[in-house]
Amino acid sequence: MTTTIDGARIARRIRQQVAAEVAAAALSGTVPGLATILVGDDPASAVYVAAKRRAITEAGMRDFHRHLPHHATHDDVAAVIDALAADPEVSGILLQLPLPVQLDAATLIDRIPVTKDVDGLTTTSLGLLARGEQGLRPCTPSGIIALLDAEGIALKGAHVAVVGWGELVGRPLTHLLLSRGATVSVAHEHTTDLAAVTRPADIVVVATGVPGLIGPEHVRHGATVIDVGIHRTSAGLRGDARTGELIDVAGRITPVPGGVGPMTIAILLANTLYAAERGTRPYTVPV
Ligand SMILES: Nc1nc2c(c(=O)[nH]1)N[C@@H](CN(C=O)c1ccc(C(=O)N[C@@H](CCC(=O)O)C(=O)O)cc1)CN2
Repeated sequence: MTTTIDGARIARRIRQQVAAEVAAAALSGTVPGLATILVGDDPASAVYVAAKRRAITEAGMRDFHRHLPHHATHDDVAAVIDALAADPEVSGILLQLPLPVQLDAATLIDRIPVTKDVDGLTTTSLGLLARGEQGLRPCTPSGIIALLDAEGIALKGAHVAVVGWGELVGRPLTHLLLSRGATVSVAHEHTTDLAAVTRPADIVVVATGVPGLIGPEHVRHGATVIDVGIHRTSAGLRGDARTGELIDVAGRITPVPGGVGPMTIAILLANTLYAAERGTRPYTVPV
């Protein structure tokens, strides 16, 4: 029997917790504010930014949004980031990815002050993560940890195979898992014998952007599969795992949609609250 992990439900609970804390903070005159920056008209990015803005408002936070045209220059985006960085009403800033080809994401992200880096993607935030020091953590990897914690899946001593080495998920997740005492194997779509890496694992996380990469041949009976992929197909949204074929193989699996995706937004709200509190408490992944 395979259990489907209801990420949407866990994300809802975290969002309610954040909203309650925002309401309490508002009594003392602090209202967290999040600024989303969207450059261009990528349809998926527009959907994600709209979802983030809805979540911000529902949590009682202030919504600052900037939309730049697809031909925006480095200086245009840098000027917007600098203005938001200087605005005391703005607790967090995020630059929606991917950016149009003429822009260098890493350079622009590094203009965001580390105290407002609610995506946890600046070089400084990633460096703090790699060193195991306090700091804001990237949303999707933190969301995956929160999901596993909420399901009561122990990480200490567990063998986790991370398939995918991207900046947004695979690399930061590897550090988060190591800091929680997991044994981590990292593979990707070019790994010669992928099954040899994933089959011994208790938990397989797949974040490659390759639709249907992971199937029953890659997963030990009873293992947990966390699917981070999102692909729009004629049959609807699909992930990087062949979910139908994993029924009765995986012990637990996240669905697409309704698994990891909603957790990304829930953690973004938690990170914004943390940023607004200016490090007055240790960063923890909400459960
Ligand atoms: N600056 C960032 N850019 C991007 C990030 C990020 O964390 N920071 N992550 C992804 C996209 N993303 C958030 O930005 C994101 C992806 C998916 C979902 C989500 O809730 N998905 C739903 C399905 C919704 C749909 O696609 O129709 C689900 O899985 O249930 C939220 C956020 C790339 N860019």
